[in-house]
Amino acid sequence: MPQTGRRTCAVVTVSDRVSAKAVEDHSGPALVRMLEAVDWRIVNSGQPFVVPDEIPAIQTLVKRLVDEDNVSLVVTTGGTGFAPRDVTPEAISGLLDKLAPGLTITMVTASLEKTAMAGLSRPVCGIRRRSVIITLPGSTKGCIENLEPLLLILPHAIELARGDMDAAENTHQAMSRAGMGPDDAQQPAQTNHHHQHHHHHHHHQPARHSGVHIVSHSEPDVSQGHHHHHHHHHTHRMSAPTGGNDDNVTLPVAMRARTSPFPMVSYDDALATVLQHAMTRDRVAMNLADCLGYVLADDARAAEDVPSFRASIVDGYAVVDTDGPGTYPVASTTTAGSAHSLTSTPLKPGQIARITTGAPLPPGATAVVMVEDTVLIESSHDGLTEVSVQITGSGSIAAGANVREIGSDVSKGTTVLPRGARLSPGELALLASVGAATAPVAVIAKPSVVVVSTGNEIRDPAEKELVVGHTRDSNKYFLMNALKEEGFHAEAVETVKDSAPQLADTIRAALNDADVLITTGGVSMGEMDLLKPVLERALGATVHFGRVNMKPGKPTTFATLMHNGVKKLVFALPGNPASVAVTFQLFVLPALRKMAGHPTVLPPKLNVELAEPIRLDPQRPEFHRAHVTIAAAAASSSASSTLTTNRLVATSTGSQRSSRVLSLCAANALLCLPAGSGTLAAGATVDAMLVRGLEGALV
Ligand SMILES: Nc1nc2c(c(=O)[nH]1)N[C@H]1C(S)=C(S)[C@@H](COP(=O)(O)OP(=O)(O)OC[C@H]3O[C@@H](n4cnc5c(N)ncnc54)[C@H](O)[C@@H]3O)O[C@H]1N2
Ligand code: MOO
Ligand SMILES: [Mg+2]
Repeated sequence: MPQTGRRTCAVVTVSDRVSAKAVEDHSGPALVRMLEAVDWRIVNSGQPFVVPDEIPAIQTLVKRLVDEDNVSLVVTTGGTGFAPRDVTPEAISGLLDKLAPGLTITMVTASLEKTAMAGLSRPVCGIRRRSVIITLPGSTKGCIENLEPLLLILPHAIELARGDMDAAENTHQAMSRAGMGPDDAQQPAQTNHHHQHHHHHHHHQPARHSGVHIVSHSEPDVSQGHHHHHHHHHTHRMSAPTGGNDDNVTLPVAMRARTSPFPMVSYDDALATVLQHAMTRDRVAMNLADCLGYVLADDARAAEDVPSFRASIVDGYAVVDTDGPGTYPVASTTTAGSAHSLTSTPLKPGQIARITTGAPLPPGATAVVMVEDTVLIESSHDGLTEVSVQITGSGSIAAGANVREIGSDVSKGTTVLPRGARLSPGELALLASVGAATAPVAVIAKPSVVVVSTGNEIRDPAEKELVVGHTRDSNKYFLMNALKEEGFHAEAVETVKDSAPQLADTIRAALNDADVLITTGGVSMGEMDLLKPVLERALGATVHFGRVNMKPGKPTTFATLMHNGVKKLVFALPGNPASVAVTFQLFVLPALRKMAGHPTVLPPKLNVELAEPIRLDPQRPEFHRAHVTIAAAAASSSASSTLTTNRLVATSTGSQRSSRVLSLCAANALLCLPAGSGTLAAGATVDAMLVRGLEGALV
């Protein structure tokens, strides 16, 4: 099913060679990224269509896209030049109901500023039915340069073309408010280009730049090597009053960007970026007692044999196996831990020695008989001790019976755990048992974490009474406790106000003591959302992504910066409590685990059955908080089967609104739901990421 409706766009690559798979398509994907960055939905699952330089092929495809799929914008790349095979403008002209020479002139004018070659392009723009069609040149650089100046006006153009007058009016007003209305569209002064001031940032996604360039006609193009260009424009030091913020990192509110300049990246891409920057930490020597949750930096070998002496496995009598059943005098007694002198008396044939579980066998003993397999024959006069005992023969008295030989559990020198093993209680017990606690153990250091809540409205949860507009800080509770539960050391610092200098100071101070900083709040589009500009401009951080196509957690921001010569990671999570929980689990935890050297960093993914129908989010893939239980097995068809058939059943935690903290309760899984218009039926199978342990069904 093609996506239809407002702001849907088809990208069409017109090229014989791409079509013949002789060369790879670069311009089509570049256009897709650019358009997606400014919130166009690209049909065909984000893939450009590819057609050869043939009028019928081009026309058939574009007609279908417009007439049947009702796509609001069609952008072609290629075939606009002077070569004999270049026929895109001819193909498109034949389809247009109305020409849009204004779009063509805008494109060519902008392009001519870059290169006189722009004069050799023959673009055509226009309207067919209710769709806008634009033809761009085939070179990646050329098509980006041509589309860029149109990005701002295209949404309005399609609203007008569709006759959506309400939307058109709103857009028009919004553009005017921002100083970008048709009346002042020629004035480049109102820019937000210093969003992009850090040209040394290495992630030059063309899309992101284009997002900024929308309102920045004065700046040179992305593709013109701006590694070397530093444009300290007048607007950077703009003295106009801001939206109440005593800082110089943002524009006055009326001039803010009305579209996020950050491209929307997929969850997978965002996670890959995070993991790429999360480096495994150095080794440290730690006392074994403090090693819970750490990962071994070296193979662990047994420093000694376990047991280090021949030990009894049962309570009973050490015997010489060749003696066989019969009545024997009890010659000595050894209990676990008794003095060596007592246990070192050799046992002679014809004698037995009383012994307890874990006690060393006397020399000469070859087996131990359980007390249950013996009968008391004679006791001392006072009746307190055993004098002779009969070995009945009801239990084994073969050589080695009930004896743990030296090194039979673990022999000295064996590798008991490989480097990279994570130290849970079982592993710690093992290391303790083989003598590893006698000296510090080399483990991978865990990253240290600082948690900061931001927001003028955020109050300590213990505050008696809130005034209107204040909100109790639940994010800090979530993060601090989740970190603790996962075994990471974290400090929380005082909540920071929405003030750029205060944010910058707090972040700097926090990074003195931490490898990883987690902030919550202030990453979306409001005038008090200052984290991104503070990170980029006040702190010189590189923001690797600022928007993720996920629900919740859309404005999740991830940055790195060098601080005191050390690379630090900053997770600026959205303020909404559910967004914090989900993005913590999906981005922060994997990063922390990777830094700490964990063998696996991602939550396990399982198939689960829905207990009830769940409506999909039409816009974004959703990570739906759910409670997954191991359901009672369906009645087994074969009576002889003793296997349990596991069924994992997921129940939604209810309304998934990002502010709703209740949606976190009892959630042990995140259902991975695709964006879509439908409802998943009860019983449908979906992927779920397990973020906490499973439980059985309630009884
Ligand atoms: N015009 C747009 N507005 C919003 C967008 C958008 O794309 N365009 N995105 C929305 C989404 S999605 C989210 S998520 C939020 C993210 O907001 P911020 O990260 O900017 O966070 P704040 O504005 O500071 O706070 C949002 C919300 O969360 C409450 N909050 C903040 N900190 C805490 C805390 N420590 N404990 C409990 N609750 C907290 C805060 O009071 C707000 O209610 O933006 C949407 N807006
Ligand atoms: O992405 Mo926001 O986290 O939906 O509420
Ligand atoms: Mg906000």
